[in-house]
Amino acid sequence: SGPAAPPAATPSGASRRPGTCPRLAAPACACSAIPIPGSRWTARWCSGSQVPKVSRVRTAQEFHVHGGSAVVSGVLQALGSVPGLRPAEAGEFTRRAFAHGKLSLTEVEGLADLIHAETEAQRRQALRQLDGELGHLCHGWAKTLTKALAHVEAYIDFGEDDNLEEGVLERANSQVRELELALSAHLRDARRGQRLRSGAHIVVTGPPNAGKSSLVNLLSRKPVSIVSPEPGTTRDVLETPVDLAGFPALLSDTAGLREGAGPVEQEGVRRARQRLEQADLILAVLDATDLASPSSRSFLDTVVVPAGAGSPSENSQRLLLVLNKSDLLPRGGPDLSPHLPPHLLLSCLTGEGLDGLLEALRKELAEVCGDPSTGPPLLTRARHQHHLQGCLDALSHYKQTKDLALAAEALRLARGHLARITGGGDTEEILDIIFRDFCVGK
Ligand SMILES: Nc1nc2c(ncn2[C@@H]2O[C@H](COP(=O)(O)OP(=O)(O)OP(=O)(O)O)[C@@H](O)[C@H]2O)c(=O)[nH]1
Ligand SMILES: [Mg+2]
Repeated sequence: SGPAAPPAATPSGASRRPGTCPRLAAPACACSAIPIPGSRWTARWCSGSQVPKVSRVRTAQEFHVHGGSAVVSGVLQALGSVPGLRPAEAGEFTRRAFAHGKLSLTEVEGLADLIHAETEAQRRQALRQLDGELGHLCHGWAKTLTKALAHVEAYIDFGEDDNLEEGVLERANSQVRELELALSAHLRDARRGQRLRSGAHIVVTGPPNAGKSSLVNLLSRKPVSIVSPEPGTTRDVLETPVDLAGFPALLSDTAGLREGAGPVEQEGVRRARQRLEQADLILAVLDATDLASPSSRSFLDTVVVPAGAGSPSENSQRLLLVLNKSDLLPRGGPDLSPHLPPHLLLSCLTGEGLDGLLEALRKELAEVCGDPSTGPPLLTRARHQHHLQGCLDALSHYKQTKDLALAAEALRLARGHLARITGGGDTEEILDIIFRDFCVGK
């Protein structure tokens, strides 16, 4: 058979030229060798084996090959035959960068989040973390603690000899107080960064037949739920991940809230109520043409009004009220607004009002998840929250104890928690600070 075309593993700029077949036994062999530019590598192909051979490995190289799986596995097979060469393990390079102090743990997490980011807001948050913003913040806090600890230790060592400048302990106390305030403020925001990472929980609720499933399908742009004119169509909780104006969200369609239905529907209603309690944002849907019905009135009184639609208080859940089926309202009919909490008009059928709803959702989600492009970096994982809380607990021990040795130990503990966020920790630096920051023995 005539000469076979070599598999296409062509580093950019490389030109193919005939080479010598390492398997000369194959008579019809048409071999090719490619000198890899900028290196002493040569990739060779032999039509006898159809496996590229890579020889004289010297430096790190990047291969650009055609995407066919046979070609890729051929190249990998050839690389695998080079002594000492092995495939990298998952995350190995990042792990090495961390081990060599090139990346902190929070930066590593940022890189992982960037790889998995599915929405614009997630990408922006991950990039900020990868840039080291959260790490720098933690380092700043740890530095403050190190100073406070140095002050306390200096007082323990030199205070009684009256060798130390005045007010050392007071300075440590005020540093701790300021730090406590900063940490508490961050902890209050803790859930936002996590929501942005994993998606805010939006629960679509309302009386039967209001158009909840139609809205879920409209927002997710796919037929997630069955839509039918029969009230009580949706029984179970149906979840779908969506990208809403750049924010990640998990949208849950639920059973229509009503009493007296059969046991299966009752279970659906129970699940719907349970899901409502976990919602970061409630999307309450009512049929605009059916506002006077008992189910609509009861829904307004039990779900919408307690949540304080449009003006959520500190402890209430965020809620957006949507009046659906606006296309069925008579033109020039009575204005519904005075009798209802703040709401948006929508028609899932025609799409009218959808832009307004998306804008309202964007604003709500920016509140729920935090805006990743402004403000201080957010805590993105439960791990960060746990260590920050641990740090705060240790600081509260510091304030309570009268024993200076125990106070110093509490500060060490607090600093250890902060260090664990970024994956580091150093105790030796305190000594440097004692002698650099103080005029000991005047
Ligand atoms: N005219 C009009 N009909 C709508 C609109 N939205 C939904 N519908 C219709 O209303 C009926 C109920 O819609 P669904 O989306 O199934 O309502 P649901 O709230 O999920 O109902 P359950 O699951 O039974 O609680 C269907 O026949 C829809 O086609 C709308 O904006 N305008
Ligand atoms: Mg439904």
